[in-house]
Formats: sequence, structure tokens, C-alpha cells
Amino acid sequence: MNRTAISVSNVVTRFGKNLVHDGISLNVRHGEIYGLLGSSGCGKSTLLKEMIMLLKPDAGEIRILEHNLSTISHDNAATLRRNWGVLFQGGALYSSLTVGDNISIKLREHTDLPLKLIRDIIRIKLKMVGLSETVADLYPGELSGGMVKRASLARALAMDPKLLFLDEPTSGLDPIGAEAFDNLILELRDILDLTIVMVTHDLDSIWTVVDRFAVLGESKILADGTLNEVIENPNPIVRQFFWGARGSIRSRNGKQN
Ligand SMILES: Nc1ncnc2c1ncn2[C@@H]1O[C@H](COP(=O)(O)OP(=O)(O)OP(=O)(O)O)[C@@H](O)[C@H]1O
Repeated sequence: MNRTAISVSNVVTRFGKNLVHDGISLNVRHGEIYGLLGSSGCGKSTLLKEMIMLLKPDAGEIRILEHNLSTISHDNAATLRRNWGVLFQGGALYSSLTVGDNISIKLREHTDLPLKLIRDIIRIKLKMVGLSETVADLYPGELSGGMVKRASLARALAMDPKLLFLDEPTSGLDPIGAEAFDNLILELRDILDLTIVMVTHDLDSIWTVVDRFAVLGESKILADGTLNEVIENPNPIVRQFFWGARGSIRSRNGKQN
């Protein structure tokens, strides 16, 4: 639990004159669910994209499972990509492919598994995320919002990843659907021994699933740690974030701090 799975050290990111990250650092431990929180535009998704090598920081270092992403070889990068699953905002399933074909894309690209085994894996992954195996033959347009999220999660799990990156996994879900999805993430982390990084706006997710998190703002990490540690942080932006609009932190179950 205490070994580092991901370390971000002094990362600087600029888009033109927009300084998004001004030397940010954080560590994610093996087996934990780590949240990236902060107001819109503070650079959460950008940091996530840097962790999965879709973007490169202008300075600083990101290490994932002992690999330094700025010096990683092409082969190691390909292996590393197979070791993580990603759930992008909105699910991002291919609308022209069935759910089964969406889930099996990476399996067909990166393995020589026979079709029958691939079909079995699709069935198992659908079951893992609480969907019936008949969903495999449906197209994304035929699914509800919650089912799209679950199908996307099944696709992210297809290659038995060690790491999972989730960008706003509960956005667009009603509170009951969001709570069920949070519980599913918790359950999968425990069963599959995953390390999970999730971008979220959802304070309820911070209550229920996240072990530790960072609050980004003003191009920095304003606070990080467990919920109890962060809510004690005196930074006015952090206080506004947690105690602002609603006057107190309140979970979906009505718990109050
Ligand atoms: N490819 C890009 N080119 C130029 N600017 C970008 C690019 N990607 C992100 N930005 C800018 O970087 C900043 C951070 O964006 P990012 O999407 O990381 O924020 P966020 O915290 O995830 O926001 P949200 O919660 O609204 O999704 C924003 O000002 C955004 O306009």
C-alpha cells in the first residue's frame, strides 16, 4: 500500500502564455484511489493526460511504475500503455462498434487470443461492471448514460490493467447512479488490486471512494492528503471549495462534517 506507483515532480505545463502547472508534485501509492480535484480549467485533465503520455509537460518528471516518462523507450512505453486502462470523460466508446467490439479492441490489437476466448473475456468484463452479457451486441447509442460508463469501464479493464485512470467518471449520472458507480470502483479496486487516479468534481466521490487527493488551483497543488487533512487546510480557495457554496460538506447520504 505504501510503495509509490506514480510520482509527479515539479511538473510545469504551459499552453502559450497560459501557465497551467507551475512546478506541481504528488505521489500516488500502490493500491490507493487518488483524486485530482479543483475548479474548472485548473489543469486536472491535462495532468491526467500527461500521466498517460498523451501530453508532455514542459518541465519536471513523471514516473509511472518505476518508468520515467520523459526518457522511456518506445517498447517500454508500449508495455506501460498495456498496463493501464483509461476511462475518458463521457465514456468515448466508438459509436459504430458494438459494446463487445469496443471492449475487445485492445485484445484484438495486442494479443493473439482466439475469438472464443475473447468472447469469454468480454462476457467476464461485462459481468464485472454489472452489465448483462447481452449488452455485448448493442451499440453505444442503445445504452443509458450509466450503462455507457460501465461499458467504458469494462473496456478499460479488458487487458487486466494494474492502473486505472478515470476522468470525471460520475459526471452526467444522477446521484443514485453516481453512488452505484463509486461503489463499483471501490469494489473493483479491492478485487483487482488496482491503483486508481480519478479526476473529479464530485465532492461525494471524495467522501466515498477516494483515499487521498490533491486540490489544484492557481497553477499549484493547494492541498493534498486525506479528506481529514485537506479540510483542515487554511488556504482560502480550499476552504471555499469545501465549505463555500453549501456551507458544509454533505455526502449523498446526508452525512455532514
Ligand atoms: N490542448 C490544449 N491547448 C491549449 N490549451 C489547453 C489545451 N488543453 C487544455 N488547455 C488549457 O489548459 C487549462 C487546463 O485545462 P484542463 O482541461 O486540464 O482543466 P480541468 O481542470 O480538467 O478543467 P475541467 O474541470 O473543466 O475539465 C485550461 O485553461 C485549458 O483551456
